[in-house]
Amino acid sequence: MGNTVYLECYSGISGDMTVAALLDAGADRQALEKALRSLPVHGYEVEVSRVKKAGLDVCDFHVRLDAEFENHDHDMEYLHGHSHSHEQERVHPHENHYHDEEAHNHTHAHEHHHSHTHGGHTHTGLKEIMDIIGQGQLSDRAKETAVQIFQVLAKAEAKAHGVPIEEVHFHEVGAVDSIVDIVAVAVCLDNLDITEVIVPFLCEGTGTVRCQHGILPIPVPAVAHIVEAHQLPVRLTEVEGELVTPTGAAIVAAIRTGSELPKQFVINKIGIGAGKRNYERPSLLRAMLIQEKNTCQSESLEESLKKEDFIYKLETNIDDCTGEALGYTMDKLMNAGARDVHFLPVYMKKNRPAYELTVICDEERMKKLEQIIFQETTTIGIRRVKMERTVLPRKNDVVRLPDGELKVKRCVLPDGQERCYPEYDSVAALAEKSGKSFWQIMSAFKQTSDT
Ligand SMILES: O=C([S-])c1cc(C(=O)S)c[n+]([C@@H]2O[C@H](COP(=O)(O)O)[C@@H](O)[C@H]2O)c1
Ligand code: NI
Repeated sequence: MGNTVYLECYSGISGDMTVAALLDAGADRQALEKALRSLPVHGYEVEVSRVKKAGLDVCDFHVRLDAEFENHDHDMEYLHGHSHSHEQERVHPHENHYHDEEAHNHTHAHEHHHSHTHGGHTHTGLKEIMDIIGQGQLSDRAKETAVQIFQVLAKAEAKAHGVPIEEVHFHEVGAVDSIVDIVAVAVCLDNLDITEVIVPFLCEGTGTVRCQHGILPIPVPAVAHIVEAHQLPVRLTEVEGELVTPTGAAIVAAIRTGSELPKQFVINKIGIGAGKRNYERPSLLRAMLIQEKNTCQSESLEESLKKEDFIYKLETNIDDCTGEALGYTMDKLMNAGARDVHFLPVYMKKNRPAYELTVICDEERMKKLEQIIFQETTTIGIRRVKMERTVLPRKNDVVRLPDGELKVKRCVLPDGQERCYPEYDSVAALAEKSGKSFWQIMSAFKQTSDT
């Protein structure tokens, strides 16, 4: 199981804010730069620096476009027709940047999106962007994330402009900086081994913003469509300006796995990313790497056993979902803390061969697991039953074997006898480490328990 990140979007979210927050939370910069250099995209340099925002020391990720591709993305006068105070100070200008050496002697493979300033460019469609991502030296997981983010954007654009998805040509997001931002987010998430992303809600501003289409209401149409399609919870604030960009909303829609924080958790690392636009609420995105700390750990054994007396069973019958999607769902449910997941082949109404999905879980995780089932399968309803159960008192222990330590569970039977069960993962790890077979480790364990 990987790591969990909590994205705190009190000041909205954008592509560059997300990259900066993840870098600040420990994503490997060298790995990111290497991945970006492998993309067939030129005409930019990346700067990572520390800046002061609202007096805080935070990370800034800046995609500096060559003059011919520069856009107005951070130009407050252009965006909102008035200037805001410049509360962001660069602490180390030009610190930590790399420049793509090929930038000035190549044929541009990408397009410019501001035809009104530099007309005559062809457009970048989803297909071209998929090719660019495909050619990069990124892990499959990072590629998949980047593709998903772009797909979310493309769907929203298609809807906003009333064209088929294949005909969408990206304007602002088609630009180099957006490709870099989105791929960078995917690479950083992969590098931090993030498998759970908690985003309780997005804060959005109010008013209008100027972009390629002209003056648009906030949330801009692409953001509104993403929020609608993915049912992202939004809080509209009084802040004048665009806090959530289409790229930011698409990132959240593509990577969010839940909206609820665990009841109790520890924070392992904090990263804060700076936005470039200056609004009255400082544009900061905080990413926290968190780890659930089970409340049981501070309770007595007896209390925790009492709590275990109830368990929930979620069930749903699915007759229109692919095996691939169901397999993926099972992984996601297990990673999100399901106690167990299984599928049963069933024949249901209208003579349909189908699957019954069953998930066993505790109350705390039930909502999150239901969300995953709705998100990843085609079902439109889930049955739920709270069940009583009897559990044996048990405790975790370690047994020393000639090849190393083996984790075991010791259970007490109703007649007081004790039974000791080796943990499968620990047996497998020891077999792997020692080069012995699974059965040799099991028999070594048996010998210690027999003596
Ligand atoms: O490029 C896209 S998808 C786009 C769509 C829209 C619509 O609402 S339609 C608006 N914009 C504006 O462009 C800038 C930059 O957005 P990024 O997501 O590329 O950072 C922003 O002000 C959007 O409102 C872009
Ligand atoms: Ni648009």
